[in-house]
Amino acid sequence: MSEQIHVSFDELRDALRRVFAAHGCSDHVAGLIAENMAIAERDGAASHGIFRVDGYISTLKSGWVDGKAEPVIDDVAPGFIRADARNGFTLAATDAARHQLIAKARENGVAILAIHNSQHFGALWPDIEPFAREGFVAMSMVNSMACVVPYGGCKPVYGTNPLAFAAPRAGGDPVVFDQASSAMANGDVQIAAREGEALPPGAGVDAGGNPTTDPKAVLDGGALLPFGGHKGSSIAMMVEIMGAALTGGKFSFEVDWSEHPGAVIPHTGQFILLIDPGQGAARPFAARVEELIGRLRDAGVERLPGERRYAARRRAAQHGIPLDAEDWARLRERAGI
Ligand SMILES: NC(=O)C1=CN([C@@H]2O[C@H](COP(=O)(O)OP(=O)(O)OC[C@H]3O[C@@H](n4cnc5c(N)ncnc54)[C@H](OP(=O)(O)O)[C@@H]3O)[C@@H](O)[C@H]2O)C=CC1
Ligand SMILES: O=C(O)C1=NCCCC1
Repeated sequence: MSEQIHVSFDELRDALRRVFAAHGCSDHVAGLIAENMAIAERDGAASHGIFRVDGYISTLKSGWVDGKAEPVIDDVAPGFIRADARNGFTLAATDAARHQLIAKARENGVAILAIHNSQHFGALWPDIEPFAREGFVAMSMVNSMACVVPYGGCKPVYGTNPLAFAAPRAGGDPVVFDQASSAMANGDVQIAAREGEALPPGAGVDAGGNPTTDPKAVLDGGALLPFGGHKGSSIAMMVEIMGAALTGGKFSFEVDWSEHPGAVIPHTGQFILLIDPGQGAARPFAARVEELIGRLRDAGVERLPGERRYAARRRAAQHGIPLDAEDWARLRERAGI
């Protein structure tokens, strides 16, 4: 590790945008990926921050994903929008459908965006936190590539399949959680391998199916396990069903990069649900959420999910985003700055 430096959010986002635009993305798509990645880095989610740049570049170079694809949005039912990302990034589809999704949720009380033929390589909370800021309860699910052994099974079927949830509250930033359904995100396993750190016991198995704490053994023919045994496994199954079966996307076990060496971004689907609590909740929703939070505080809870990220965001606004100086220099070079 070299020295640490601090950069502003705008500087980081701009450098990332240039990198993706230089590697086959349209300016619009480059901006969307840059925004998601800069948010992850700023909010302290290293597994989906600038560490992912190489994976985006090698995937774009491999021809697996179309960085210039323009999604097709179909209004298929009063509460249902279907998006074909046309082998591009889900971020472009979410962006294109955003206003329609909000309008439908306001009109009907609920609305779903089902994206297929799409790729998501980032964190999910940046996709849904903005909806909670507009008063909606929002959920999202994305499946990925088979690297998680289902509970009771002996070979990988599920992806690390994250589930994100966001709800407005009366007295502060929205409540947000965003978590893989595996014991760890694959990105964190890669970071542990790079840093020479062991995984916590129970996170993964080696190629022979034996428990291991060696991240390289998990990545090299081994697999991750669901968090919490059969309970995490059921959530991973739900994410497969919502992310792939409902959207028309591929299941994680159907992702096949063999004809595109260098590709590492899963081509699957994404599900987004919006609920307008103003339409149905019997009592003022955000105030009820606040009551719950008050009770949690009384019970001794100091850290709610999402609060670490908000704290990192505040620190970054004051001091800049902490980055390894060599990583920043490499990024600037790639960006041609
Ligand atoms: N695109 C894809 O296919 C995939 C993306 N991912 C992304 O990876 C990211 C990281 O996932 P993961 O490693 O599972 O997330 P973490 O385990 O780091 O965190 C999961 C959630 O738990 C909260 N949390 C963690 N520790 C505590 C605590 N002690 N008390 C209260 N709340 C806590 C976090 O809040 P806080 O953030 O504030 O710490 C967060 O909301 C996610 O953003 C996810 O979307 C993961 C898998 C696949
Ligand atoms: O960290 C993970 O797990 C993943 N992130 C992006 C998509 C593939 C899985």
